[in-house]
Amino acid sequence: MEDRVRIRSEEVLSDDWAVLKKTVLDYRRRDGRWETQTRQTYDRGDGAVILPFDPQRSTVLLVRQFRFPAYAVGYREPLIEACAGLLDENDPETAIRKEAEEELGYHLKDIERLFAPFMSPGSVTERLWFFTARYSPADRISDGGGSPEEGEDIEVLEMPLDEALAGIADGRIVDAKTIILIQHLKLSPIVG
Ligand SMILES: Nc1nc2c(ncn2[C@@H]2O[C@H](COP(=O)(O)OP(=O)(O)O[C@H]3O[C@H](CO)[C@@H](O)[C@H](O)[C@@H]3O)[C@@H](O)[C@H]2O)c(=O)[nH]1
Ligand SMILES: [Mg+2]
Repeated sequence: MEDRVRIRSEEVLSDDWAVLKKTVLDYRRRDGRWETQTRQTYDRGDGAVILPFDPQRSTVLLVRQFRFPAYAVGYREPLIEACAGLLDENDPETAIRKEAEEELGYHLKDIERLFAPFMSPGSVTERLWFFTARYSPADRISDGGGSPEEGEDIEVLEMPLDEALAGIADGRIVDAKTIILIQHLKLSPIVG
């Protein structure tokens, strides 16, 4: 693609929690014609997400938390999500182990890396690293809940995988990363 893209200018519109840039570029279309495009990119780094599964009891661990961007567009419930976090300079596996300890209160041993999709590639630069893990009640090390100093107020939920699947169908689970992981576990079960 590099011979089809020429950056003309780049402007930082906001450099705060994330970096929002406006880029003007020339793009050579498949028919050979060059055109000029303006595109904004929202960059707050990459993230990682995990859905732990207990094959003995067929349960998953999820979190429930207030998400202001969802509230801002009218969604009035806290979101049920898989445990996730930004990488913050760590490699994805280190980051997700840390996040599972902080948010879920579980020390996870058998972690499996799955895939790393772009979640909203038209505007957000983030790739999200997906993991599953096998867990058991013995892996619990604390109540979890996240870091109150960072404004986190996270409830830990344990539910049967089939109840999570039903939650997708009836609209209780509306977070994309969570839906992908629940469906993945159903398609590729972790066996005891
Ligand atoms: N000051 C400030 N804090 C923020 C802002 N936005 C989020 N935070 C706080 O920053 C912390 C980030 O927590 P993480 O656990 O690292 O990330 P996350 O918000 O769970 O993000 C995960 O889920 C996202 C949504 O699905 C993913 O997009 C992301 O990659 C990651 O996996 C949270 O305490 C959150 O409240 C902001 O604009 N300003
Ligand atoms: Mg998080």
